[in-house]
Amino acid sequence: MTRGLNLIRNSIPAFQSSRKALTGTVGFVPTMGALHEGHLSLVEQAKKDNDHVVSSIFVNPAQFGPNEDLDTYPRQLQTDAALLESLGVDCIFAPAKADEMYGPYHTTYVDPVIFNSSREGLARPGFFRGVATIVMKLFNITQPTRAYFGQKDAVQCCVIKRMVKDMNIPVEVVIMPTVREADGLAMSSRNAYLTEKERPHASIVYKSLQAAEEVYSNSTVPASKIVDAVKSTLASEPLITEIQYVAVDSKENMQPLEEVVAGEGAVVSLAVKMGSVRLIDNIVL
Ligand SMILES: Nc1ncnc2c1ncn2[C@@H]1O[C@H](COP(=O)(O)OP(=O)(O)OP(=O)(O)O)[C@@H](O)[C@H]1O
Ligand SMILES: CC(C)(CO)[C@@H](O)C(=O)[O-]
Ligand code: BAL
Repeated sequence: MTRGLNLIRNSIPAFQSSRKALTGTVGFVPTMGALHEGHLSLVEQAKKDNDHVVSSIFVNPAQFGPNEDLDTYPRQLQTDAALLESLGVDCIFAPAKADEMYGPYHTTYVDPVIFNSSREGLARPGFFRGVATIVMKLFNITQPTRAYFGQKDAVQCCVIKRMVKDMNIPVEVVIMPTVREADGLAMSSRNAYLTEKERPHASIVYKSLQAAEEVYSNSTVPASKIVDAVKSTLASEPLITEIQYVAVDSKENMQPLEEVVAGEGAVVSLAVKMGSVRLIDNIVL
């Protein structure tokens, strides 16, 4: 049998039956698959912190907008399962069909309202409602002690932490730093969409965030000065075809800041398009 396939559970009851057999602490790493070193860093940390690790692979339709890449999102379940097995994951929940998670009468959604009106929320209407709903469902199915998320999706991290608090979910949320390619590009399953010509130019995204770091240099500065520095760096790269947003937000709740106070820092986040490929990234000042 191909490595890892024996770990896959395609239905909720099949997963729950394997989950019941795990005693002690359980770390959970939710993903949409097409795994890279960013995902693996979450699994490795979960392995260190817990007696067992479970992961999910599910391309969640509820978080994709009508004109987004749900149909073309990279899917490579066998390769992913082999990778997760090599890292010592105990069990993988990979619903075979969307129906497994959203039956015909599914009507209950979790909507983290304050996050809908800025940044990723504005750029992707319905995105955080889709994310919060699926993560709530996955928490209920996997019953983890700890759950692991990447800082690359900065607002998502805040949404999950807020939901856990607001809904009194008994799980510890662990946020791991963004893993980058050698030239600084944040690892992402969607980087595979970049053409050979575009790929080297995508390093401008991280360079623009480093420009933000230079402007801040631990001094009090208006957020607008940081935004200008990031935008002008991005504008120097002709293959960047659209700047969707550059935002300076509070580290605590990802709400907008007028100025960054020395010693307090902020999160600078952005979304751009390089041709048809949408890239997001952020830096914690
Ligand atoms: N470069 C990275 N470093 C650390 N964690 C990451 C990185 N990329 C993704 N993650 C985290 O892995 C988890 C699963 O993410 P997901 O499967 O959406 O991968 P992805 O590469 O972010 O995909 P995409 O960028 O196409 O949305 C999320 O918690 C995400 O923040
Ligand atoms: C958390 C998540 C797996 C929910 O579908 C997804 O948003 C992701 O991969 O970041
Ligand atoms: N990593 C966030 C999932 C998404 O872009 O849909």
